[in-house]
Amino acid sequence: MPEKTMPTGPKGNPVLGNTIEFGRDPLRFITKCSQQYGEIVRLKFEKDRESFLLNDPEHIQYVFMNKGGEFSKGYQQDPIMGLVFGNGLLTSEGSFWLRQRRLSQPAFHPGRIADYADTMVRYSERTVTKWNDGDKRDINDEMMQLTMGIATKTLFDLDLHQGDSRDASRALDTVMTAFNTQMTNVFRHILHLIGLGRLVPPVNRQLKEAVADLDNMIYAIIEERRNHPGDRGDLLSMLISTYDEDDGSSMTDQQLRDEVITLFLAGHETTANTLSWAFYLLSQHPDIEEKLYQEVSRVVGDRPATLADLSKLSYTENVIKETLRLQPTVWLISRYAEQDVTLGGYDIPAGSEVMISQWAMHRNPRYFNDPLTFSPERWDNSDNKPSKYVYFPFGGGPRICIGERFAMMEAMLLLATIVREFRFELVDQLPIKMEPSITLRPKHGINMRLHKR
Ligand code: HEM
Repeated sequence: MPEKTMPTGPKGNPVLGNTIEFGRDPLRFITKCSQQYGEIVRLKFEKDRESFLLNDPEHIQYVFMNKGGEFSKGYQQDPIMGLVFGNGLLTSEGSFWLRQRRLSQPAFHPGRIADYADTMVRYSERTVTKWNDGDKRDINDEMMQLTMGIATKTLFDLDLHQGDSRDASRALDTVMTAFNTQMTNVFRHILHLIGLGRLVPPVNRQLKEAVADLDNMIYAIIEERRNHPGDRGDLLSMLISTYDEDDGSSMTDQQLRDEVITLFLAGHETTANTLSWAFYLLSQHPDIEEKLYQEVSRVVGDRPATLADLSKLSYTENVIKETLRLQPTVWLISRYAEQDVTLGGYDIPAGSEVMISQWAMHRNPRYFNDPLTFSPERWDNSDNKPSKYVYFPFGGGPRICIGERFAMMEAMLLLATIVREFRFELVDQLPIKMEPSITLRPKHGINMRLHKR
């Protein structure tokens, strides 16, 4: 048997490891590591834990497929993730996750999500009618509000513009903000690094209160649905009505709550950021924007876009795919080795963190020609498609995003509806500062001048 070795990586500080460099500019650091070191890069972020960045598609496939169950997502021990997401699809593991995935799958059946196309188009038309020629708007903020409205409608059949729904949206917004603030707390990471992770401040009061408010609201909706059963055409109706084929059981209130919050939080910010980056990239490439506009005008014309248009909007799809390549909303995925694993002849000890970065892989010159150029045309040639483990904006293997189809449909319909009416010009031609938090988002929004077509 070949002798096992440890991969190499940047040396870092004797006490703080690679945390300072990573913390200063994670995207640059990850890119540098993936280009300067081998297929597996050894990193140090926590006192008692090894971290490894994977750059080889075969290793990425191995981890994503997780056939031997050697890797977990590691969220189970995280009090913040536990409080917010409970044991929902994003955070659960093993047989519990598998059952929840099977029960949730019908809600994402292509036939079912097709019904949401109309809501997506109606809501984006409503947004566009509020805009005027010459307005200056933060396009990220606009997209967050739009996708939040769509998520609330498609999940709970609630319209954000009406009475109680405003409270629901405010509660969701508060949870999201408090959650993001706590997850990005640098202090928390440093305590972990110097081996004092047990002192990490427990979930803060603001987040606890926000989650409690949201829970009350969601449980009230669930109770109302249980008292008046029937299909309201939303995701919640599907989740309530599906039964496990093996034992006939269905989801408890707690499981429904966990799944609904998970779908809301996993689904709306990701799509909003994808669209924001698309509008930013288009504003920097007027020729591509024009080509997109021409396609949408030809296929959709003056009527509202429909589900049937999607198969003809190939350039629109390519713009979204290329946006997700260059500005992947989920830029980093982590897994934890539950046991000793050998990858590419290297020893990955039990407990190690394994990192897989869309940002690094999607920009790797070994796999993409001219990788830093925004070129939707690169997706024209279907013979030349990158492997699933080189380009993976929605992850891979059994834990691939359950909302991929929903998200692509939403992104394409919103893009088509908006681009037909408005063109965007970046107000300050400064590079947009990125914030690689859980999602890759613009740190200070993206201010755009709106030009009516
Ligand atoms: C452009 C938009 C989106 C992107 C880039 C995205 C990306 C991802 C990625 C990379 C994962 C895998 C995470 C991992 O392996 O650790 C994931 C999982 C997930 N996503 Fe998405 N997502 C998007 C939209 C959505 C939408 C619209 C929904 C729901 C309506 C959704 C719900 C979920 C859920 C529930 C999971 C966990 C699946 C499981 O583990 O079984 N996502 N997403």
